[in-house]
Amino acid sequence: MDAQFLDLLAQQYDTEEKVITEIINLEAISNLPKGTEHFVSDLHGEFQAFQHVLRNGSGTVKEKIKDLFREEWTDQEISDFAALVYYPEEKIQLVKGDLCNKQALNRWYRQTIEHMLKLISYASSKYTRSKLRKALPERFVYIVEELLYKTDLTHNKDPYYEEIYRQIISLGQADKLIIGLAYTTQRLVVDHLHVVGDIYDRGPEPDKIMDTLINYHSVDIQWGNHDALWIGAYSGSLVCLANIIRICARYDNLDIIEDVYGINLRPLLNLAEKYYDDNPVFRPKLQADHNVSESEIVQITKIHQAIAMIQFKLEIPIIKRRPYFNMSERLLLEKIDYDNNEINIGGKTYPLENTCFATVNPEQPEQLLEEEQQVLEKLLFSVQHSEKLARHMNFLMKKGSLYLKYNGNLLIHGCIPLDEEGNMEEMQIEDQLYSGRQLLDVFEYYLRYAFAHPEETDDLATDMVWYIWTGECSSLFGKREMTTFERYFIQDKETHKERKNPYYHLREHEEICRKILLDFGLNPDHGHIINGHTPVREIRGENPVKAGGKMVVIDGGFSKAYQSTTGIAGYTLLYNSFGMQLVAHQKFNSREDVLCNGTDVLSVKRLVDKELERKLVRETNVGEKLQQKISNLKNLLEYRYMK
Ligand SMILES: O=P(O)(O)OC[C@H]1O[C@](O)(COP(=O)(O)O)[C@@H](O)[C@@H]1O
Ligand SMILES: [Mn+2]
Repeated sequence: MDAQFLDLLAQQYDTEEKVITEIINLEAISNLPKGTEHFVSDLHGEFQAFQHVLRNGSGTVKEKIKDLFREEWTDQEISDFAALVYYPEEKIQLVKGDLCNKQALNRWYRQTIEHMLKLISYASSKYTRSKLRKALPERFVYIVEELLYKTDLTHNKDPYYEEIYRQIISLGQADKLIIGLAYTTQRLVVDHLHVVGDIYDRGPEPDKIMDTLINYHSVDIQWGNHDALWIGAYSGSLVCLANIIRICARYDNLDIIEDVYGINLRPLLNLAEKYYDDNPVFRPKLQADHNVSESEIVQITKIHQAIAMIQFKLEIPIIKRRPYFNMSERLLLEKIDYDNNEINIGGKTYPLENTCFATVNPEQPEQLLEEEQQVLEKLLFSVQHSEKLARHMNFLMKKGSLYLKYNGNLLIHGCIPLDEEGNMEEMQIEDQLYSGRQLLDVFEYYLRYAFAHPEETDDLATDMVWYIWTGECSSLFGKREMTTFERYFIQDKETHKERKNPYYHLREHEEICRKILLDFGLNPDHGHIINGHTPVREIRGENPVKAGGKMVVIDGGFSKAYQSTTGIAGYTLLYNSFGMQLVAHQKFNSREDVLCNGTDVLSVKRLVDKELERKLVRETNVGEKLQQKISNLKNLLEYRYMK
């Protein structure tokens, strides 16, 4: 072993005792049960529903409450206590409103603190004291530890403990302590969170999801196609930029662009007002509780058309300069017969409806008007100078990747592109062919390169981010084409269909999943593939657990816009030391509903895989790192102290 490295290590562990203590500590931790992993996907800006799932640990909080108090409490009491753990601030206010006098409230405080401590003690039973300490409310660590670790069998200290409770209450600290303990519990039930893609688009509050993730104790992200789109926009891809604004307009979310990220839409609005009118297919999909005036709707409709047309124009030069993207079928503006208002797609002619081609030059449809060009420049400047967007995109890059191998499983938002025979589909990039894991690594390389070079707007890396959003061999998209144009302008629904990569039916077969796991260097006997991206139509009897349990698809649709197709409000997955469980969630209405009616009872669990023996930290990714550290410390012991 490198002496320099060991000398460096010796600076931190400068006595034999320190080395030995750390080895004992790490060996002991390796023998604890593995922490709980929590998988979520396709959050699509639905912050309220997402944070509810985080707060209840996909049902884990309630399960622990039941384990402890089932015998003595009614269902109502269990729900009330669970609501207190999820939303402590609000629930305390409700309780205060219900209790008639101070004595009753003090009694409630006394009992509640004790119940919370019991729950924390149970929820932290597989963690070290030091890990629990880090999760406790900072200002109360000392007293909470006193109360948690009371081991006085002689009862000599009973009055001492009682006094602690009394003082907390009389000094007016009970609310703060209960709130702190509730958040500690939320944190303890999940050790690590995986977000399997699509934080952005469709829903109203992706920024709040990002802020929550930034503050979360342990998280990784597998980018979804929509996340890649936002990264692309920030990295200088004008066509990605046009897309994010178009989608925000379509879902009545332009305030994310304007108010949240501070991007000035005025120049785009001026252009839109000049060239566009009201148009039924470009009217925004309104959020149920969003009040928008008719004039605002018309304004959004105009912006929607202006940016959609800019998007279609911007696609053309990219498709032309990257023939191996194989997207010439998508040169749609060039296929239009502008005199007769029709288009030829796949040898068939379709009439065009609700068109808005005022800015298109039929001779050169990719040509942007001078004004469009200027609008884009201003938008890009704004996007790349938004401090908040920079923070969110940097975090996406830091914690994100295209796919992740974690504890033997393969996490990926979309797919591994396959051909009909189940072989890895090849894609040519410049003069090289790539497939499978190699292809994904190349995609990720380009995406990171584009992000690192935001000033370059039409190099291969930047174009590639757009390809990741919409290309047929993209592992995040996985469809032959994105039929945005057809859905706006052609009535015939046949043209709206987006043909999926064969992966989406082949993944039902166990051998295919095994083969993919092998390609990624994972053990097919133990590993699973975890996907998001395609809504599972539970309504039509589709099973999210496929290929004999090797494949789990957890997109049940947090996205409100898709809930009528899925029939439920989302799946999440839990993987603890006993195995893997899929949780189906019912629609999330509101916090008020949880607080007053305890409506989160409807999460149903399904076993995916059971560990034959309880899985220990030693057998996890973290365990591997610990073993590496132990081995370094043992080398240090020999090198420095055992002479
Ligand atoms: O219904 P919308 O919002 O117009 O979006 C439809 C588009 O979104 C996509 O489904 C991609 O988004 P998802 O990753 O959420 O599925 C495209 O395939 C499709 O063209
Ligand atoms: Mn997706």
